[in-house]
Amino acid sequence: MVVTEHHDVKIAVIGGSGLYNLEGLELVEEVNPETPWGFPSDKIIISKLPSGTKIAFLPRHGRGHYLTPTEVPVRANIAALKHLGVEAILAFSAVGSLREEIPPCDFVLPDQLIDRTRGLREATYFGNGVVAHAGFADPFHAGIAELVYAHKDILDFGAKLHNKKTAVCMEGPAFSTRAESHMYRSWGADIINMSALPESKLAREAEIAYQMVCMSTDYDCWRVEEEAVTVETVMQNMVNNGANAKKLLMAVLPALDKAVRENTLKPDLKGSMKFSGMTAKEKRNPETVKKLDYILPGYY
Ligand SMILES: CSC[C@H]1O[C@H](OP(=O)(O)O)[C@H](O)[C@@H]1O
Ligand SMILES: Nc1ncnc2[nH]cnc12
Repeated sequence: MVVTEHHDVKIAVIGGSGLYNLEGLELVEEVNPETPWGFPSDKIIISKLPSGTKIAFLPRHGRGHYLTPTEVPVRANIAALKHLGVEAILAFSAVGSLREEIPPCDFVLPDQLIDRTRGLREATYFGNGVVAHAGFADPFHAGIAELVYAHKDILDFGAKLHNKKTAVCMEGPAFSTRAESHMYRSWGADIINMSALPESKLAREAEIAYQMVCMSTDYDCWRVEEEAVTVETVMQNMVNNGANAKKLLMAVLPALDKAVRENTLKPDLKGSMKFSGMTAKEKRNPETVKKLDYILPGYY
């Protein structure tokens, strides 16, 4: 069963590079559950905002940043959050900009995604005797994006919030070549990171409303007048970005929590995976059904 009574936490924040904690909040509990897909990246901190809204926070790469994008146990991360009762995720990510009009420190809400990972990541909960196909035409959640975009004027340091952009997710950990960076621009991509996949896809399979909030840290390497991206540049810009991320969160989370609790967040993904299954009942592998029960109880 999904445990909602004890924690009563409906919203999670996933922190990316440079965002490992949300200080200054009232601690409710720390949890580190073992899921059927192993342990999450780190302890999940459940805390309370001044408004009373409870949130679960999980740093994607672990506190101390010891997991590469390829190594992040994404299935365990999403499963652990779902099992806590989480219905909506705001996932932060440091990204490179592929567009002149998105300078470092601007924020971006992507609505589309191009997959350039290389098949090294566990990217689905299905297989092993239970087949299902989630709809993924719109990989991010339009309702959450709208709620966040309503706070576009709240960012400090002159940062702008851009909406409805296209992200490309590469494998890494090395950054792109200049030829690749130009190619992504020619494909229409606006920003690049290494973590939008499979996180967004697994959230969809778990019926969690998921939106990435991307924070531009560099111009990748396509721009001739700019030095190619380095970790140093990324982390320098994450100082301002981290402060803006926290400001944005404090403004958005109470409204998001209300929308989730009042069931007004659209599209509503609940129940979508019930009818995405293909496998005949008598052919389903009972062990896989049991694992899936952790995130989608009673579905298969
Ligand atoms: C430190 S630069 C590359 C690294 O930063 C981003 O991480 P995250 O998405 O977790 O903020 C990017 O995806 C890469 O993993
Ligand atoms: N240029 C870049 N490429 C991939 N991931 C990034 N994260 C931050 N900057 C990036």
